[in-house]
Amino acid sequence: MSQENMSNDNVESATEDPTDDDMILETDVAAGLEEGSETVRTARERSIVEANGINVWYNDEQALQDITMSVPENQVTAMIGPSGCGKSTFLRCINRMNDMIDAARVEGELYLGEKNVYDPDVDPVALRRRVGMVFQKPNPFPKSIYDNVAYGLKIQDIGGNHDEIVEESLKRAALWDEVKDQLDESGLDLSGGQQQRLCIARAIAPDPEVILMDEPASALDPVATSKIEDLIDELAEDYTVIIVTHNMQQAARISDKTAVFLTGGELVEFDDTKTIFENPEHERVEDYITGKFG
Ligand SMILES: Nc1ncnc2c1ncn2[C@@H]1O[C@H](COP(=O)(O)OP(=O)(O)OP(=O)(O)O)[C@@H](O)[C@H]1O
Repeated sequence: MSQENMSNDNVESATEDPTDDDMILETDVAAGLEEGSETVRTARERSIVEANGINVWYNDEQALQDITMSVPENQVTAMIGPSGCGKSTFLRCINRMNDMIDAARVEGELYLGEKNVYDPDVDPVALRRRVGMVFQKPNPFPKSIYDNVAYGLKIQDIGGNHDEIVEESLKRAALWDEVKDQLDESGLDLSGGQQQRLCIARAIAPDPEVILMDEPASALDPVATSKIEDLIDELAEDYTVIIVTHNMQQAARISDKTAVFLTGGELVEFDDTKTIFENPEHERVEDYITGKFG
């Protein structure tokens, strides 16, 4: 797990880096609590992303309202909700991609481990090494497969044996066997599903702690989608995955936790995925899940 400090001053400083334990807040979260279940358990989950009163505006239009939530480490958290409710906006708050949108203004605190990523001393580039991102449309660079995966290592000046890191990243992205004999060929010549797995390999090569995925399978056919879903499940053993999806069945299949955003940029409910889909607390969430609107 990457441990570098995000501040401009200390990006290169290994000695002052906090330990993994320092980086992660520990919070009590009741998980898997089922009434009448023989195995009611209260797990101590470690949260890795903590949003505290996040509000976002695009010019005068408010896109997110007072979002407070704790995303647990090494789990898959899905964000669902109707179009325009702010899911992608929230995802972009976590790695400060909204900084690149002139109209966007973010208020509130968002902690990655112990550090508020909106503190003035945080370098967004260093932050994005800790928080990788995969987009809806596969977007490999017009470069070789090898160079696509090694890209982040080069621009972020990450040391180590790049050949080994590229191989390991492609293996983790379940693509190595398909491309190991064509690493010098263009990433653009791969199929759509392979391109998306290449983008996942590119995202994990710098060894981030969190991987953000914005509808990563929506442009893919069912077979390619299924491969991505299997991959997300495996990635959650080593990484925290936060995924925006329009596909409720997909959220139900692959996520441990689900956050339901509704129109107006409100986070209405956030709970274990099973609870959200089988016994949601809010009527509006039930209406959305059952297809009464949205
Ligand atoms: N770059 C932008 N400039 C201005 N307004 C924006 C911008 N991006 C998003 N918005 C607005 O912010 C609101 C939330 O958009 P966002 O894309 O975060 O929602 P979403 O839930 O991810 O939607 P979808 O499911 O359709 O992708 C919408 O009203 C949208 O029009």
